[in-house]
Amino acid sequence: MLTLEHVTHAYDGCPVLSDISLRLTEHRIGVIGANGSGKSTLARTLNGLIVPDSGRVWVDGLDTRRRAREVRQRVGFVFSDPATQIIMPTVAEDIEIGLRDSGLSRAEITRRVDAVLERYDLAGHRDHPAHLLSGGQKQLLALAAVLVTEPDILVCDEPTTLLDLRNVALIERTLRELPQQLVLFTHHLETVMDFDRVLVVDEGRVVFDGEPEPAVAHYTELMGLAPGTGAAPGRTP
Ligand SMILES: Nc1ncnc2c1ncn2[C@@H]1O[C@H](COP(=O)(O)OP(=O)(O)OP(=O)(O)O)[C@@H](O)[C@H]1O
Repeated sequence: MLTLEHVTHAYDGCPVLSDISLRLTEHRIGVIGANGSGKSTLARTLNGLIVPDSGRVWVDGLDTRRRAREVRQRVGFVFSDPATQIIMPTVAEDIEIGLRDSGLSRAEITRRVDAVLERYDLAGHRDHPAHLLSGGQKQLLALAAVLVTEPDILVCDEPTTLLDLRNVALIERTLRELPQQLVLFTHHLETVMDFDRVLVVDEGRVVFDGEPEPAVAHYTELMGLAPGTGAAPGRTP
């Protein structure tokens, strides 16, 4: 469970998150909001990548300010820019690195790596240099490298921005089937329509928190768009 208490954060004196308090218990939670509204900053507080200037974030009772290592083992984080996340020379090595300190046997590590390579259509790229993958393949690799560690909670910050339609469907289906708690930050409003809870962020505050349909309507109105015209901002018709 994720709990935020009066989370406030600023960059160079510019407020980005203002007094956010939340108790996130639902299985699938979506977070939507305008560019620059503070979503990525909020996402990063959830696994301790950003420690807020004031307030606290708790992950299953662990304070991200004090227990960063344990928090990161529990909360998997997928960045919108996969280049941020890919650190090893080859595709298989990049997936394997997350299991390095897992205590698993070599055989089990190989089994898990092979399984995710297969699942994410990357088996044919096993020994390829990771930096030479296409943008979309990198995004798949970034998700695979996190899921192979089997985190308790997954936080995804726009994980489908570079993907073609088939791979958007693959990622969305994968996220939908995950047994663990998912917090998805996205501009794809249709993706969150069957989520359990949707938060709308605006100017560093949670301005709506509830069912997907009214949340999307609230956001659409906030953007100054008529209902029904904001279903997929950012996508080419
Ligand atoms: N490291 C940083 N240093 C200074 N300012 C930052 C930093 N990161 C983000 N900001 C600023 O904080 C504000 C919120 O950024 P953030 O990335 O959290 O928004 P966002 O809602 O995720 O935006 P988008 O939808 O465009 O990805 C923006 O004005 C941004 O310029």
